Amino acid sequence: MLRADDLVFAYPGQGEPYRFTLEAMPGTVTAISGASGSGKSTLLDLLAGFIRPTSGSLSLDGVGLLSLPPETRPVSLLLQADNLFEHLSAAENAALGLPRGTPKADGKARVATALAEVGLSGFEDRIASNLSGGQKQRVALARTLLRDRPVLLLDEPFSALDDETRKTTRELVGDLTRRHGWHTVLVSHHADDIAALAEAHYRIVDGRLERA
Ligand SMILES: Nc1ncnc2c1ncn2[C@@H]1O[C@H](COP(=O)(O)OP(=O)(O)OP(=O)(O)O)[C@@H](O)[C@H]1O
Repeated sequence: MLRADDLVFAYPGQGEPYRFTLEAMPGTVTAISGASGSGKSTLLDLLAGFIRPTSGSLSLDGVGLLSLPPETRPVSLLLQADNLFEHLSAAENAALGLPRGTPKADGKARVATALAEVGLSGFEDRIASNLSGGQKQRVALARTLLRDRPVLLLDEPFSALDDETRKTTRELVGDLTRRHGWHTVLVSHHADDIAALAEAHYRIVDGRLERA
């Protein structure tokens, strides 16, 4: 279980700090909603380690995470857009998720398997700038698969997609989460995404997470 216990954080000059308490179970999607400016991205930044709380604890299966810098946290982050290097191919972007020192042939096979798992077999050599928005998100998910970290943070990942692509992409996120036992934390404004995907739902109200 991913567990945040009273993570306290305030930006300079902010009055009342944020105080975040949350549990996210493996193999499930936990949704976070809240008004614009309520602190959703701030919560993800705390979980990812881009900002540090002044007190509280954060653990995965009982192991503390707060001392870990973002690059060694067991966390992947997927944003609304701009997740890929536009001048690199789908395979090269996905391969960024491979551990350093992976032998070339092994890496190529693993990238092909990951792209197949997200429905992009045959797209290996396509330059990212020539992929659709949905295909880009799939490549980013393939990279996440290869990185193989148990916590996936999603910040409005479907917002730039048309209705049909949005539906298939969110189904893919649900499938991957279940299949790989990820603790997926989804920030979304969209009630239909939350209803379709999330087993648990918190809303940020007055700087606190409330069960919705
Ligand atoms: N680096 C910063 N320094 C000071 N204040 C900040 C900083 N980043 C965000 N804020 C403020 O903190 C509050 C929460 O911001 P945050 O981006 O977490 O909200 P959000 O819920 O993700 O908003 P949105 O839905 O509009 O993306 C906002 O009032 C914002 O202006």
